[in-house]
Amino acid sequence: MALGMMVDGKWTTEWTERDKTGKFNRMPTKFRHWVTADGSSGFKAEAGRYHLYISLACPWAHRTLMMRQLKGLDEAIGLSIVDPILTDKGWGFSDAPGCLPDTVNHAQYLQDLYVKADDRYTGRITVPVLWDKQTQTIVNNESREIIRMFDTAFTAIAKPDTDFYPPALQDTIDRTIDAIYMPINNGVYRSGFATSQDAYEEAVTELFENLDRWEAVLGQQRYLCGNQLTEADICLFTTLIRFDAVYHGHFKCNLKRLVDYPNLWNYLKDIYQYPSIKATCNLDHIKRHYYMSQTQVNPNHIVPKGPLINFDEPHDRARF
Ligand SMILES: N[C@@H](CCC(=O)N[C@@H](CS)C(=O)NCC(=O)O)C(=O)O
Repeated sequence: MALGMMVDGKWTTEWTERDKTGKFNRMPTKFRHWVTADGSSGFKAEAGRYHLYISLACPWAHRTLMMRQLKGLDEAIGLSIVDPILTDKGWGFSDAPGCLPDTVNHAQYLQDLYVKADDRYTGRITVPVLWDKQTQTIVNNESREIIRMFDTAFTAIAKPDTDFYPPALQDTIDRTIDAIYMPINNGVYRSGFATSQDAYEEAVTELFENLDRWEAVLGQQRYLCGNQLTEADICLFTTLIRFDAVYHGHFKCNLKRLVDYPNLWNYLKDIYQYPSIKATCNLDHIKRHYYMSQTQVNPNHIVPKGPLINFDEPHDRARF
């Protein structure tokens, strides 16, 4: 099926994010309100007020689910999980294994929420979405900002001693999230969605140069910003866990596999083995989403059986 978007509140499949040279240019997200501890923004951090809509397949949405688990906010913030396969109306809700229907708005499709929040909405219909039940609107649909809010605004109701944006590391964390975004997090999409050889080669070269760079950093310290897990690691993890199963084959990011990088591979297993993080990973949704929804990349929708990957195998990161 063709990917679609909303124009002035109406669904259309006549669109593209590729420019004349075949490069993929991601559209910026539109809902950018902030939840704050004191409510001065109009959105106060409170238990029971917000609802998170995600896909287990999507690396951006996966970040928000990880942070919700790590902060122990699963009772305070509700959750819906869309069906992994995009329909001709975009993301939809179902009761398939691993999915959670929309118990708040009782929507059939995610686009219903966007139109409810703004009946003249123009943009893509993406996960994650943070919904405010009180004002009946979308607070924010940008993963990087949603994880920051979960991490810093909900402290009064979150699990104690969970700070993934500690004051001493804030600049480093922000710089690291910026540094990995274009070449790695978005780089796999820039490779896979390129429609010219030049655009693909530029993206894939930059991607592997940057993986090489972080491989070296992770030879010196346990995590990206030092020896403690931060928001930056959450941002990288959700791309790495999809790498060998999807990006290597489906998106042609195949100069190396992730398992060929000793530090990145052990780092990935280290983070995966946090029990609250393992519970957020669903390779079945991940593989079926990419291979079965992105018809332009994989027209016959065949989902490969491999590769065989064991994220539970021991890691060597405790040496730091
Ligand atoms: N910048 C956004 C990107 C979100 C995004 O692109 N989500 C994808 C899934 S991986 C999506 O919902 N795509 C559906 C579409 O574009 O129709 C974020 O980080 O939250």
